[in-house]
Amino acid sequence: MYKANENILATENLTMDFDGFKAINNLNFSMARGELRVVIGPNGAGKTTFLDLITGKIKPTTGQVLFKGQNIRRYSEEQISRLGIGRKFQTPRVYLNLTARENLELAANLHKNVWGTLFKKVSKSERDRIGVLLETIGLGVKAERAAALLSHGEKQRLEIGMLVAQSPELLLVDEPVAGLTDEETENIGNLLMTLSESHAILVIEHDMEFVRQIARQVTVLHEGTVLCEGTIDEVQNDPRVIEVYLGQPQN
Ligand SMILES: Nc1ncnc2c1ncn2[C@@H]1O[C@H](COP(=O)(O)OP(=O)(O)OP(=O)(O)O)[C@@H](O)[C@H]1O
Repeated sequence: MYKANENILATENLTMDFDGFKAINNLNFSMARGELRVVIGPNGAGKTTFLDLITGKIKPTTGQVLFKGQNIRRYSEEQISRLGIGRKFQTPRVYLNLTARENLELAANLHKNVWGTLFKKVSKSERDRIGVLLETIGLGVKAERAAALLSHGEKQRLEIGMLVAQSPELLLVDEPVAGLTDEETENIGNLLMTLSESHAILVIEHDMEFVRQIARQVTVLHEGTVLCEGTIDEVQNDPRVIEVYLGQPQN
């Protein structure tokens, strides 16, 4: 259980040195449980490396990642995911031949195989839970449609639903609106805000309009360390942020 005021996620003097190049450099970061945090930063700032360190894909050279106060260094990527950290990659990774509902059922039964999911009888409570999730991600009416027939934005929402089906406490979401229409961008923003009522969420994003839609607290990464933190208005008006972004072509 949580101790009072415990952070869901923190890093202490985190450093990732790739052959003498510090992609993450003495990074101290924390977010409270229940928080929706957006991390922005110019190309090469270290955002992906930061997520790779949190999920255990790579191990830090020095420093530590704390999940609910616990140093997770000794855990594998798989174990960290089971501890309650779910990661959504930029491109959707849904099973195209399965329906939206089946994709969620598969995710909810994580670590079992596709056949088991297709032929196993789903209990009423499981089915109800998946039904609520389908509504949350706005795919209630498309539940029985093959994922291949969903739009890019719908696939993104389905994959966010698949993450949630695994009941993580912390969701890591990497550039969820890249390549989406304005309408889908807004849908994803609304979905993340809804999910933030019951999950801590860390979003990496380049799209500043989207950041403005969802962000309460923004962290700016630069050269592997925190350049500044604050509301979107505070960081956008910070001369240091303006300086590092000036002349930098963004994705
Ligand atoms: N395995 C690696 N070996 C050497 N250098 C690496 C490795 N992985 C990342 N880097 C370097 O670390 C820096 C940070 O990369 P990272 O991908 O974390 O940045 P980013 O903020 O996600 O960038 P972008 O916005 O372009 O995706 C870059 O200069 C990158 O070249």
